[in-house]
Amino acid sequence: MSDAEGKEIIMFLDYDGTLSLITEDHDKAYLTDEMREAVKEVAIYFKTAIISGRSTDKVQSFVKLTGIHYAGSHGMDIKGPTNTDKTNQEVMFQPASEYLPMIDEVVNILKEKTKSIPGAAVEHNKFCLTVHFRRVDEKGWAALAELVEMVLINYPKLRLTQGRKVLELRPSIKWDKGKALEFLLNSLGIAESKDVLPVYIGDDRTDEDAFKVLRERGQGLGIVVSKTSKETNASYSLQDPSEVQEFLKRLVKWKQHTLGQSKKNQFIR
Ligand SMILES: O=P(O)(O)OC[C@H]1O[C@H](O[C@H]2O[C@H](CO)[C@@H](O)[C@H](O)[C@H]2O)[C@H](O)[C@@H](O)[C@@H]1O
Repeated sequence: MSDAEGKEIIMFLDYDGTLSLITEDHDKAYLTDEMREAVKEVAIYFKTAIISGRSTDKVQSFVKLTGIHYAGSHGMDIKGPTNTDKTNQEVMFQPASEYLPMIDEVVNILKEKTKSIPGAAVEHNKFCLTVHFRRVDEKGWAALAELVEMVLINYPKLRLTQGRKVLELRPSIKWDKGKALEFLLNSLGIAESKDVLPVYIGDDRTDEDAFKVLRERGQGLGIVVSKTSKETNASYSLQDPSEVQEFLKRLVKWKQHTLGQSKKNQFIR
């Protein structure tokens, strides 16, 4: 916490594997009430953004909190906070909107082609898409990857990345979670401030882009969520979402304590 003394903390949180547990069925990766409460409390004291590979709508439907930024599609769909009606959420940046028809098309093609592979699933994440193989027999993984690569040949404007038991296709624009983090710091008007401490918590390869940005800026804390040690640009680690929850709760307590202290100091002066 000493890094944070006198600084404004800005929280960036990944969703899957960070706030929610990894589940077999990607449509059932719900947020627990306890985690929702922890994020809600954090957002009272710190500006907070959730940056996810999922579509903004989907992650919002899981998190169900207003007053925070959401950046879905790996940061390609950034929406500002709202205090009341979530349908009013302001679109802040969508750098890949021209790709929407292409993503729709590829989702349909892949849904059709993967029908023959038991357990495979295609998730439409608005400006990108995910092919899931968590429920595919390991013997079928290579065939699925080959199929995705074959489809990709006809779409040179898309690129293939990998996540936790997923293959993802996304626009080959220079945009990622790191760029989204920088965009948000800029739009909050604090990108140049030395009195700001961005904290990014994430578990997946795509979160490394954000950790790298923090490392290069020499400002902020990257926290990787992992049970095993791995090569990362993050500086700290937490084991799993339950430790993330505990960290968020402690952060709030620390903030409440420092606010209490500064009130006391006012009286002493
Ligand atoms: O950036 P994130 O919020 O971490 O999103 C990355 C991907 O997360 C989801 O997939 C992962 O979680 C699923 C549910 O636990 C799991 O079944 C899957 O194997 C994981 O890779 C999401 O479904 C993807 O669309 C996201 O891109």
